Amino acid sequence: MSTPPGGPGAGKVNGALGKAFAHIDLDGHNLPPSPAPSSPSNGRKYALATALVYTESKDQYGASSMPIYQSATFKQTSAGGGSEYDYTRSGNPTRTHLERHLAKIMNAARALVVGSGMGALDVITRILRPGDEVITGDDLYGGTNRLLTYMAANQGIIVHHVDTTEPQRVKEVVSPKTAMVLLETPTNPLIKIVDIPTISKMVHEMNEKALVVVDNTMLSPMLSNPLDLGADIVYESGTKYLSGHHDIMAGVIAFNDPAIGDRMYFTINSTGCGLAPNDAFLLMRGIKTLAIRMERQQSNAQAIAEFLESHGFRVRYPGLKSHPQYDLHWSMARGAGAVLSFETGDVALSERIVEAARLWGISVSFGCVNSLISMPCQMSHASIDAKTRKERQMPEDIIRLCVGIEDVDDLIDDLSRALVEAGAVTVTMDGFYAKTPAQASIKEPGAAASAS
Ligand SMILES: Cc1ncc(COP(=O)(O)O)c(C=O)c1O
Ligand SMILES: N[C@@H](CCSC[C@H](N)C(=O)O)C(=O)O
Repeated sequence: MSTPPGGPGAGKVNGALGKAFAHIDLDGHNLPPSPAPSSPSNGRKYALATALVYTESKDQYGASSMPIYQSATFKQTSAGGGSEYDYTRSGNPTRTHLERHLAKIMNAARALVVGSGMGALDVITRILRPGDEVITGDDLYGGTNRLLTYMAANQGIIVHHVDTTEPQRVKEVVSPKTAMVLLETPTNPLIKIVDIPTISKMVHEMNEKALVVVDNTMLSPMLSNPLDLGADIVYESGTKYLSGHHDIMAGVIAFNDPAIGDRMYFTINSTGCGLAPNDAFLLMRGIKTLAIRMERQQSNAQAIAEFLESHGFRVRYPGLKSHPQYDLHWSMARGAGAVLSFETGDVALSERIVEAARLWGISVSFGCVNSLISMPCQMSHASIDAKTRKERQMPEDIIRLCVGIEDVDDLIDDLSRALVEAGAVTVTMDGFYAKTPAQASIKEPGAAASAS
């Protein structure tokens, strides 16, 4: 198996540690005492992979894993209260433990956790008032698009969808009414890259009250920290990489401004959407293995992207040098992630490939230990109507691969077999190639095209 790195640190999430935030100050965490002379006590901070594992422990018995406080209520010391917690909707020790850990690894003053990624966006957008304007992208996760469309129809919020890969398009719609700029990068599913530092600086200069919000679900804190790039609020679906096993739903919000935090905590307490203690425990457990999972998922994704590209498919993945925004992505991120998409040129052909796969499960979602295959237009993004998908140039035949931690040769073998069985490739003595330009969007008509 050969898996050449696709960019600085690809498949080596700890290899790109020169960048800000890759090392973390773990003061107050239960790290082993008396570090050796070459250890971070010399002024170097701990690597993120280390920070993920060590969590603040306040357990009275020194439990190495924070217990699940499966209790709705907490007894008070007096009639007027007096205890740190009273009711789990308002706060719970297991949830607080997770929030503090997340704030640390996301380089934020504070983090909050709720019941899903969409729940996180709902909490954030409740900051808005009727008449406020939101600027966002034209390639967005379907659920995000659905919530914004609902707000525009029912809550008096004006939503501008523009091509956020061009900061100029954002600039054209910023006004004194702009309250929020909501960015996703890489976008799901077209894997377009959005320049967070340039847009954040520009928006803040034009309207100092506008909040730049970034959905970091596609990268996780392992690969990017949008707060360090100029964003005011970062959120992500903890259902994905953070938990990593598709056994819980969760949403994470991180920020530095305490006033904004108080407003969002008010919503969480008022509406009761805080993450349940058992799910907080599972999310914490998942976070500890994020580095090693991401390392394997990325190196698998890189190999699969290169495999598909070398056989004539048009592949969208920021680990490939052919990605038109490769340099921009690597200026902001420490890895390419493990989601890629490719086109076949034919919806029925794509359906046959998806249905022929055996190891790859047909499922929405990503960031999990097992690999998934899907057709976004019919699945994760089906809530965006066909007309809008067409206007936003979302190819109906696009196949999304969400790569897990399995053996990469098993994944490539299964994908190869599915491509052959579906009739997507021409098999020759030398190997196989995407069939024709009509059926596969061949990037450079070269050996692959002539061989077909
Ligand atoms: C980019 C992105 N943001 C947000 C979400 C919402 O997360 P959740 O499913 O946890 O609500 C998803 C997927 O669902 C997503 O893909
Ligand atoms: N039926 C769900 C679809 C969830 S998509 C999950 C994930 N974000 C992905 O991109 O795969 C819905 O309507 O929200």
